[in-house]
Amino acid sequence: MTPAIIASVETMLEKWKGQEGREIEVLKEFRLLTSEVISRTAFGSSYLEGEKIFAMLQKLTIIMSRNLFKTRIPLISKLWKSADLLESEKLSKEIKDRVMKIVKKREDEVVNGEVNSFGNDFLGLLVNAYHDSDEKNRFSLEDLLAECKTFYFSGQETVNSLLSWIVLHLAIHGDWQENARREVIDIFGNQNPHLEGVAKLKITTMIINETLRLYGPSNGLARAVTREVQLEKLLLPANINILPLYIGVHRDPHFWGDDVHHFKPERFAEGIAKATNYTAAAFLPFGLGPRSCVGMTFGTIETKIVLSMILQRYTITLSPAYIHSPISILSIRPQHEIQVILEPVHHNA
Ligand code: HEM
Repeated sequence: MTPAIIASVETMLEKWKGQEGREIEVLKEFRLLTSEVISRTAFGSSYLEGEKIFAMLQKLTIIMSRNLFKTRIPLISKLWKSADLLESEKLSKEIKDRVMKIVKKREDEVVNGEVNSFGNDFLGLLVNAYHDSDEKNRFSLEDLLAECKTFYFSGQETVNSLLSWIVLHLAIHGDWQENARREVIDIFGNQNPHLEGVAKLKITTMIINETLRLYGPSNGLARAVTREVQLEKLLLPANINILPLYIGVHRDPHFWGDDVHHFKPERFAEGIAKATNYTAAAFLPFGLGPRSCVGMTFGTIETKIVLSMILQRYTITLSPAYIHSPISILSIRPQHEIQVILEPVHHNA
C-alpha cells in the first residue's frame, strides 16, 4: 500500500516542478492523486482506467445531493421520471458497464492463464467472493457492483477533501505548518515516508484531527430508524430516515469550548479521549458503531504520507484568489476550490 501511495504522490510532485511561485489549485490536484491511489491499491489499475467511473460518480453525487431532501411519492417514478432521475439511471447503467469491464478483465486474466488467482487487492477479494463455490457465501453481481461504487467514492472524495482543507489551514496558520514540517523532517529527513515513521507523526495527527473536526469530509451519519426511539425530548417515529449532522457536535461549545470555531490543533495534544472530555460521540468524523468507516486507517495513512511528502519540499501560502465558501455536496467541499502558492523548502537533513 505505502509504495503505491508514494508512487502516486511522486507523479503529482513531478507535475508541480516548475510551478513554484505560481498558483496551484489543490482540490483538482488531490482529486487526481486520490483517484490514482484508490485505483492502484484497491483495483490494481491506474487512474486512467477508473477515470470515467470517477467522473460519472462525481455527476451522480451532485444529482443525489440536489435531491437528498426531496420528498418522494411511492410508485410515482413508475409513471413519471424527473430529468435528474433519468440522468442518474443512465449514469448508474454506465458505471455498472464500466465496473463490469474491470471485473471481466480480472476474470479473463485467470481464464487465459496469465495469472493464477484473482489477486488479493480489494477487487480480487470481491471477484473471489463472486466466484465462491459455497453458494451461501457467494456475492451477487449487485453486491459486487455496489461495493465497487462505494469504494471508488468513499476512498477518493473523502481523502481529497480532507487534504485540501488541511492545506488551506496550513497555508493560513504558518506556525502549525512549520511545526508539522519540523516533525516530518525530524522523522523522515529527505527520505520517503515509511509506516514506522508515519505512526510517530504526532503534530500531523493533531492537525488532521482538528481539520476533521472543523471540515470533516462526511456530512452526517445517515441512519434508518427501524423502531420508535425517544431521544430526550425528541420522539423519532419508526420507518424514517435521519441524517444527524456532524457539524452539530463538532462545533458544539458545550464539548469544545468558546473557541469552538477556531483552528486549534493543540486540543488534540493529549489524544482524542482527552480532547472530547471522554465523550466518544463528540468526535465522529469516521462515524460510529458497526458501520463506521472501514477505510479510516488507510485514509489516515494516505493523508499523512501525502502531507509529509509535500511539507518536505514546499512551503505553502494562500493565494489572494481564494474565496472561503464551504458547501455540502454529500461531503463538505470548498465551493470555489483552494488556490495556494508553493515555494521550495531549503533544508539540510
Ligand atoms: C478522511 C477520510 C475518510 C472519512 C472522513 C470517512 C468517513 C466515513 C464515514 C463518516 C462513513 C459512514 C460511517 C457510518 O455510517 O457510521 C464512512 C463509511 C465508509 N467508508 Fe469512509 N471515510 C474516509 C476514507 C475512506 C477510505 C479511504 C475508504 C476506502 C479505502 C473508505 C471506505 C468506506 C466504506 C466502504 C464505508 C461504508 C462502510 C459500511 O457501510 O459498512 N473511507 N466513511
